[in-house]
Amino acid sequence: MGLLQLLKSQFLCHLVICYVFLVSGLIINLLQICTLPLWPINKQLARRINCRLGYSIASQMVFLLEWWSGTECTLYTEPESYRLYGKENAIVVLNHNFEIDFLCGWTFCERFGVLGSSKVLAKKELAYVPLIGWMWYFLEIVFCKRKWEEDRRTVAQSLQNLRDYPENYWFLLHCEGTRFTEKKHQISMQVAESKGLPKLKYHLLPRTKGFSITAQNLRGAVTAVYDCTLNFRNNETPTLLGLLNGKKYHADLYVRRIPLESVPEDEAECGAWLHRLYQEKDQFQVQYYQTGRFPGPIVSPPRRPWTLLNWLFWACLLLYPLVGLLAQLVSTGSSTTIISTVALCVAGSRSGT
Ligand SMILES: CC/C=C\C/C=C\C/C=C\C/C=C\C/C=C\C/C=C\CCC(=O)SCCNC(=O)CCNC(=O)[C@H](O)C(C)(C)COP(=O)(O)OP(=O)(O)OC[C@H]1O[C@@H](n2cnc3c(N)ncnc32)[C@H](O)[C@@H]1OP(=O)(O)O
Ligand SMILES: CCCCCCCCCCCCCCCC(=O)OC[C@@H](O)COP(=O)(O)O
Repeated sequence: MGLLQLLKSQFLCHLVICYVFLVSGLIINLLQICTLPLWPINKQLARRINCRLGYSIASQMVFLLEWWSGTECTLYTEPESYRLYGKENAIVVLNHNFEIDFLCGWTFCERFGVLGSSKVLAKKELAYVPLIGWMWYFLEIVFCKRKWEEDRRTVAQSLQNLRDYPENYWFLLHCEGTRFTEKKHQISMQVAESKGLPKLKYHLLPRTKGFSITAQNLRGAVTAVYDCTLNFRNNETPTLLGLLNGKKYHADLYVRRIPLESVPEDEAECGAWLHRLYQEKDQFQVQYYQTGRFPGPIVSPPRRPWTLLNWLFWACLLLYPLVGLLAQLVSTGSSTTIISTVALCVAGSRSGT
């Protein structure tokens, strides 16, 4: 293990990263609250400010993936579609298999300049996650209870609010509605059978209502559907803890751009269209497992320095008082205090390994 890799696996480093994330997140959430009086006066300006503030939180997690762990993100897509990424609003349909799939999504958002404004149809419980959930409130994220009788009205209303959003955004939908497990797969294939639909090998049966209502409410504001299929090389099973330990993963993302006009407007036809899309996605996964790659050329966007700079900014700002405190301890503390502080740090470091 190299020196840098050893450093990345140290619990103290993890503490520092989490401390910076927590404290900066709280400060940013507070700043977001301060924008509340601006909303009735200049809503578009308040939205733009919140995009920047949201970026400053989300990009710390992207920093963890692309700079700390050095995870490689490879994009398979057509060059003519590539040119439009980040320059239009889009609905993103993504498979839901990995703990960090949302973070890979965020990483691509970052590389195409839409991280601060990215949206998702998320389960309501996530609204209460400290920092991220609170940040999402100000970013007008759409939440669902997964109870259609209630979601039908609330989701439609939240989507309507996004029609005049002042920044380009990608609206993410995990149409499978939950993360893939073998058990969920078996159940959903029974549902597929009962509906006379072909079985899927690598996906759960998609829930169609969320997609239909999104396409219906964002038509005219959004120009395309990005059909995204994500996988990791060599059967890697990436985790957030792995990233924190500096483990490098290799993500492959296949993206097809489909103009929204080619998605049927009728709800039933739109649902059937989505089922066909998932059958195609399943074939891409079959190909990936056979050949180790997706179809189409590779046009990977490079990582940008902003997530690193944002993290360094917060780290300098928030570690400065801590370092000052330690220096004071060394200069004025008794040898017993110094020895017990060092012992505490070493013990903390060991318990994390
Ligand atoms: C260039 C690069 C491009 C892109 C890069 C990629 C991505 C970046 C983009 C953006 C990033 C932005 C943010 C990312 C950050 C964080 C995201 C993190 C997490 C979010 C994850 C979640 O929260 S997922 C969970 C919530 N979301 C969803 O559930 C969405 C999907 N669900 C739906 O759409 C649902 O329809 C619903 C929620 C709207 C309503 O659900 P409900 O259950 O009430 O109704 P349904 O219609 O779905 O259910 C009844 C019908 O379903 C049939 N049924 C029953 N059992 C099953 C089963 N097991 N499987 C499938 N179907 C089933 C049942 O028979 C009913 O059928 P009917 O025919 O009678 O309707
Ligand atoms: C840089 C510092 C790192 C600190 C780590 C902070 C961790 C914050 C985590 C925020 C996670 C937000 C996204 C979670 C995605 C998610 O939870 O998806 C689950 C759902 O699809 C399916 O849920 P279910 O059907 O109920 O299993």
